[in-house]
Amino acid sequence: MIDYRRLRVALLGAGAVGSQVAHLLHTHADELADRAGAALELAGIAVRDVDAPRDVELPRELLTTDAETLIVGSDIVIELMGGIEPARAHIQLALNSGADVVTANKALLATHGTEIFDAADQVGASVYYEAAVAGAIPIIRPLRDSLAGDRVNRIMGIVNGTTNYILDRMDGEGAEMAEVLADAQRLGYAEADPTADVEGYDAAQKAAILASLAFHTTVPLDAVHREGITGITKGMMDAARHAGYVIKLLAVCERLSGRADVADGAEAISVRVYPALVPRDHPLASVHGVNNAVFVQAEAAGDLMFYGAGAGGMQTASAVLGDLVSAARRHIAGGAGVGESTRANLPTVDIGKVVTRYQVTLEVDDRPGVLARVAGILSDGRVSIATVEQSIAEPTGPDEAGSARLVIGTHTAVEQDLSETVMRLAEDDVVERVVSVLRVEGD
Ligand SMILES: NC(=O)C1=CN([C@@H]2O[C@H](COP(=O)(O)OP(=O)(O)OC[C@H]3O[C@@H](n4cnc5c(N)ncnc54)[C@H](O)[C@@H]3O)[C@@H](O)[C@H]2O)C=CC1
Ligand SMILES: N[C@@H](CC=O)C(=O)O
Ligand code: NA
Repeated sequence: MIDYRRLRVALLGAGAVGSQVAHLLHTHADELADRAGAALELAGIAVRDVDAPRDVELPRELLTTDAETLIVGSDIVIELMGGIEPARAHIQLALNSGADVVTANKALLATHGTEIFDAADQVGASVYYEAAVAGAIPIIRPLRDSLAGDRVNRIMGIVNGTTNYILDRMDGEGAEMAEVLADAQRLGYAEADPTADVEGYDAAQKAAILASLAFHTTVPLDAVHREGITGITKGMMDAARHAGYVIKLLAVCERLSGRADVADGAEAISVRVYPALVPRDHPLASVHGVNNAVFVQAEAAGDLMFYGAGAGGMQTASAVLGDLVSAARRHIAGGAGVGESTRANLPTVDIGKVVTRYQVTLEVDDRPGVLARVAGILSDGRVSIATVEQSIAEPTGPDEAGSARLVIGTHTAVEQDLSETVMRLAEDDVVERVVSVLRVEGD
C-alpha cells in the first residue's frame, strides 16, 4: 500500500449528483488514489439539514451545515449545490484559500464565469467543470484541450437531458409534457426549478459555455438566443413525424465569416437554443431518453460526435470524479493552473441575421388562388419555397367554407425576413391561422 499524500476534499451539496460523488469516492477510494497520486480524503459534506432523509446513505459524522469552515480547511472543493448564491461565494472562498474547484454549476458559470476564472487566475488555481455540460459526456476537456490546436466552426447538439427525455416520450408514446416532466424530476434529471430545463435556460447556459470554449471568446448568457419546448404540442410532434422529422431542443454555436453584416475578413458567432425539426435519419434523431449528443465540426479534425448520458446523478458523478482526479494531480504537481482562452473576442450576431431553413404550417381558406397568394407573400419577403404539402379539412357544416392545411418547407432564409413574412401571412385574409413555425436543422 503506497503512503500517498492526503488531499482534503470538501463536498458542497448532497443531492442527486453530490450523494453519488460521495458514494463513488468512498467505494473506489484506493483506485482513485492510485490514479490521482494522492489519497482523496472526503473531509466533510455541506448540507442544509444534517437530519434530512436521503436516498443514498452518507456517513453522519461528515455532514455539516458549516460550509465555510469546511471550505477553508480543504485542498479541493466540489460545488454541487447548484444556483448562484451561496455557490458563488463558496467558490470564491475556496479559491481565495488556495483550493482548486470542481463544479457542475452551469447556471453559475454562464453568468459569473469571468469573475470566477479571473479569481482562479489571480491565485494560480484551477476550476474544472466537465459535468456542467452534457453530464457524463466528455466535451469540456475535448474542446478545451484536445481541440486547442484546431479551429471549431460549428457545434450542434442536444445538451439538455430532461427536455430530450420529454420530447422523446411525447414522440414515442404520445405522452403529455406535464406527466413526463414529473418522471424526469423523480429520476433526478431536472434542475431544482424545472423551468430552467423546459424553457431552455439550462441549454442556453450550456451553449454559452460551449461557444466560449469553441470560439475562445467570452459569450455572455444574454448573447444566446433562447426558446424552450413549452410551445411544442402533441399535434406538432405528430405533424413532424408525418413529415419525416422529429422535434429536438438543439443548441447551435456557429462561426460566421464572409457575411455582409460583418466587417471585411472579420468573423462573428451565432449562439442559439430552440426546438427544431431534425430529419428522422439524422444521427441526432436517434438520441433517445436522457441522452445527449454534441456534433463538433472543426477545420482540421472534420466532424466529431460525442454521445452519452446527459443527466442523472451517478452518470454526472463520473464527470465530477474525473475532474477531481485532474484537480488532485495538478494540486500535487503545483504551479499555476491554465486559465480560460478568450482572446479571440468575436462579436455575436443577433438571431434576426441567422440563416437557416424553416417549416411553416398554415391553415388557409380552401378556395382557388390561395396557394398563389401565399406563394406571392413568401416571394415578396425573400423566402423561397422548397416544398409544399396541402391537406384538406372537411367543412364543419353545409354553409361552411372548407379550410386547407399548408405545410411549407423553405430554402434557407434570413430569420428576420422569415419572421416579417410570417407576420404578413398571419394578417392576410386568406390565412386563417399560423399553426407553427419551426426551424429545420441537420439536413
Ligand atoms: N442532476 C443532474 O443530472 C445534473 C446536475 N448538474 C448540476 O449539478 C448541480 C447539482 O445538481 P443536483 O444534484 O441535481 O441538484 P439537487 O437539487 O438534487 O442537489 C443539490 C443539493 O444541494 C443542497 N443545497 C443547496 N443549497 C445549499 C446550501 N446553501 N447549503 C447546503 N446545501 C445546499 C440541496 O439541499 C440539495 O440537496 C447543479 O448545479 C446542477 O445544475 C449537472 C449535470 C447533471
Ligand atoms: N437538468 C439538466 C441536468 C444536466 O445538466 C438536464 O436535464 O440536462
Ligand atoms: Na460533460
